[in-house]
Amino acid sequence: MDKKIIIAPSLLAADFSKLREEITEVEKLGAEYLHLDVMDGNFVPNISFGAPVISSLRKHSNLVFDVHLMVNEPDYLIKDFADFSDIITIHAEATKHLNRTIQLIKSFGKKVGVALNPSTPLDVIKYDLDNIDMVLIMTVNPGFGGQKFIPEMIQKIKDLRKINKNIDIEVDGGINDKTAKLVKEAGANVLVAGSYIFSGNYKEKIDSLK
Ligand SMILES: O=C(CO)[C@H](O)[C@H](O)COP(=O)(O)O
Ligand SMILES: [Fe+2]
Repeated sequence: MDKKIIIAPSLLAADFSKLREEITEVEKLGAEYLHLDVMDGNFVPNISFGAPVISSLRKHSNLVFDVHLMVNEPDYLIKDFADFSDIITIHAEATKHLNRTIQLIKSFGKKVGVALNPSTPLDVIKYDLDNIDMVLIMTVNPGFGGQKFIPEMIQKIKDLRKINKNIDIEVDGGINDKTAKLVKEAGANVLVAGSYIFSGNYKEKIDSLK
């Protein structure tokens, strides 16, 4: 059975001077998740926003808060983020003890996502798949919005969908109306889009991704 397609606008591309209005708008237009990119300037070369910004938005939205931690050794952040997140996604490349970090997120009753950089093989999560709710296949190298989709990731999505029919497969980076079609056909069901949605007509953009 095909999984429902979920749209997750990435706050990174929103107008930072009016975040509350931006998230209210995308929620009204049919987005289900809000994708929140936390960058530490270490795992990735960029710094974005952190817990204070996200927690202050929590009371203004019913969207599923989908936090993408691009942070080295993220265990120290999990307890704080659990207070206002629904899904916490960590990078397999960023933690020495992936299984421990997964268990830590689960201990707070939160959904667990594991992100894989474009060059990271699916094998690294083979023995953890039963404990993961969502796999985030990075379709660009992490750290920046507005990059070009890496087409080789289509095969990676197909390979994962073949291994597991039920797991949520999220894609992140370079998603637009054209790449959305390709990733959906390959088996992805959670589509993150930043620059595509937040440039232009939000309704048309969200509808075109679905
Ligand atoms: O994790 C990310 C970057 O590391 C962002 O979620 C991603 O880049 C979304 O931006 P865009 O849709 O503009 O590519
Ligand atoms: Fe992201």
